[in-house]
Amino acid sequence: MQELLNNIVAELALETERGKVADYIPQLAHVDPHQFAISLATVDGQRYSAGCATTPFSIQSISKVFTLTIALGKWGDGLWSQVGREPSGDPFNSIVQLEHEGGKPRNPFINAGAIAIVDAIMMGHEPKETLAEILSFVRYIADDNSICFDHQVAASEMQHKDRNASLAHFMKAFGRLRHDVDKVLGTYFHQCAIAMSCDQLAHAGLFLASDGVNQPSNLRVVSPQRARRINSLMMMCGHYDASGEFAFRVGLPGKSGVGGGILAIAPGRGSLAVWSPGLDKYGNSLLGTRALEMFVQHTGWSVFGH
Ligand SMILES: NC(=O)CC[C@H](N)C(=O)O
Repeated sequence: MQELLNNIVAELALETERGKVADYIPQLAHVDPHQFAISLATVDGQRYSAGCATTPFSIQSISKVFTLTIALGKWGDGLWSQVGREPSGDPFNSIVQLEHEGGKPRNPFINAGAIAIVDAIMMGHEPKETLAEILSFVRYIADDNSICFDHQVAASEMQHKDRNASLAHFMKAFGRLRHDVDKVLGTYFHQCAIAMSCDQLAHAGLFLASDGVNQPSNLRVVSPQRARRINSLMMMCGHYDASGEFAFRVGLPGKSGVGGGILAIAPGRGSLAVWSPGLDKYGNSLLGTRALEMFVQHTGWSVFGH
């Protein structure tokens, strides 16, 4: 396994076409696109990594997996009256479906859905309290108390919030948000600005690979049914309008972020994190996807078989 990860890193290091770093969040535009990392945490306790796997990066939309997990813990199936669970087929920041569908976002992983999820988690609390809850959950599943928010990234996104603010105000106009729009947005931007390394992220995703049980602590995070359902949402919606392409090429539940990270779950086997900051035109990591495709080709770990 270690050799495979080393080979992937070595092969992709030669790649000159590395995609384009997200620049609509100016703080992310400064990131060096030549960095690359891959980590694997297996359900039987093995850890493998290659490249700069301990370098923290902005997890961005990967955080939506963690907030969805928290929101399901609070609302159970009641969450599905607030956000849908169908692929959108539209870009992550699209507004078009919201008007047709009464302000109810298609799924928890597009921006509108994630904003509705954070509103559902707040339950009358202030952003500070909600953020403390999100961070402590992430630290718990990663078993690492050093994980923090990157406040500069959050501030940078706040300064360029127009698109997300439009989504939030539009939902508010439909009576879909309970809290003040700026408070919801501030919480959402900080959640996206959590900084984690591939090693930490692979560890954090492990409960989804092992029927909801955190490893190696053996503590249950969610029920097996909930882990399976979160995985299904990652498969269908985790890469926005390129979710079909990701399923076709990689065949694992996965969630990308515009920081260039991808968390991919091989149920019963392990949790994979990759990071390469350059993005494709859908906002998903170009070489990160390639790395996962190579990994699956060699291991046969796709949920669809060899
Ligand atoms: N796809 C992403 O990672 C988008 C997250 C980013 N924070 C945004 O709201 O635009």
